[in-house]
Amino acid sequence: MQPILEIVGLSKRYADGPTALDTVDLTINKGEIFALLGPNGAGKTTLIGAVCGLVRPSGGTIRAFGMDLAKDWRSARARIGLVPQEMATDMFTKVVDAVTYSRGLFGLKRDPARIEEILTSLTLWDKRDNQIRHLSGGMKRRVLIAKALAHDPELLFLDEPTAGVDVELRRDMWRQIGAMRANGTTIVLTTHYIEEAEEMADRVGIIDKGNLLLVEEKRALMARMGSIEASFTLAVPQPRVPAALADFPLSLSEDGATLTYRGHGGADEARAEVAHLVEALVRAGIGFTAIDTHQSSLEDIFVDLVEHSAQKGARA
Ligand SMILES: Nc1ncnc2c1ncn2[C@@H]1O[C@H](COP(=O)(O)OP(=O)(O)OP(=O)(O)O)[C@@H](O)[C@H]1O
Repeated sequence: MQPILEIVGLSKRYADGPTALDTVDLTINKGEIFALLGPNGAGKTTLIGAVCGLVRPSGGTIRAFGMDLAKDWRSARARIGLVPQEMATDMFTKVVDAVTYSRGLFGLKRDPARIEEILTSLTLWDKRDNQIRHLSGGMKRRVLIAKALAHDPELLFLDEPTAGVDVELRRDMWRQIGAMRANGTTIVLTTHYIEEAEEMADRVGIIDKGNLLLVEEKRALMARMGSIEASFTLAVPQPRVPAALADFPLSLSEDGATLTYRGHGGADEARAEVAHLVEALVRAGIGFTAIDTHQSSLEDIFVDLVEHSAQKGARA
């Protein structure tokens, strides 16, 4: 895997403010979708801002495309796109003019055909002559994406791309982001919607209070840290957890009719253990009429990790 962005020891302490980033190391690989997850105030926007030149780091180095951002700032920045959370200006500008202007900012030649292509791909072509202020919230957000794509960046940051948009538009955005990746763009997005990371990301990073708690492939993370809950409806209620099943992490409902297995420490392992449990139930002659299973989501893992880090912080 080829790194496109290498962040080493990145720190940011705002004047009179908190340590927003605490010696963060992070490498982004070419062609991936990386989701940075974290609660409010975790440092996500600060991290993106540091790479995009909006925040001056207090320490650390950032290399993009093999160049040191502190030295080759202009050439590196010209290859990076940023979709911010909110539109800062342009409200009275026509859609097509705003996007054309964004391309010009990076010193690229005018290319009306490329602008048309971008606007069409974001279903904005019909709105090209509208002032941005007259667009709906979702359309404004697409304009932000079009502006960020106008100079054909190789590395695109999306800061909360779907905050506050409805479910349908969110799915549409996910499709757009998928299409950008298919075109070879590397994508880093921040999100509160864990479902978004679960749906789209190749790797996830979880950040809290300026510390990266982990960075891992999404699938591996879910297999390693996921849990499985399986509830067996028993044919005959039991007075206690049967002795033959003492080795399994089981609990019995008050009425003795439901036996529940809770396996942590890896969904793959837990799934295998449930299969063994079924065999053990059959061997012990304990009949059951139904099994309900639930696999933890990335959300459960995220909540666990952030809570754990908060407890550690409180103890320190
Ligand atoms: N310009 C600033 N001056 C002082 N403190 C700031 C500034 N910008 C951010 N902070 C603080 O730095 C910390 C990290 O903020 P940041 O905006 O990076 O978090 P975030 O993860 O993007 O949060 P959110 O999900 O709410 O957007 C927060 O405690 C925030 O209050």
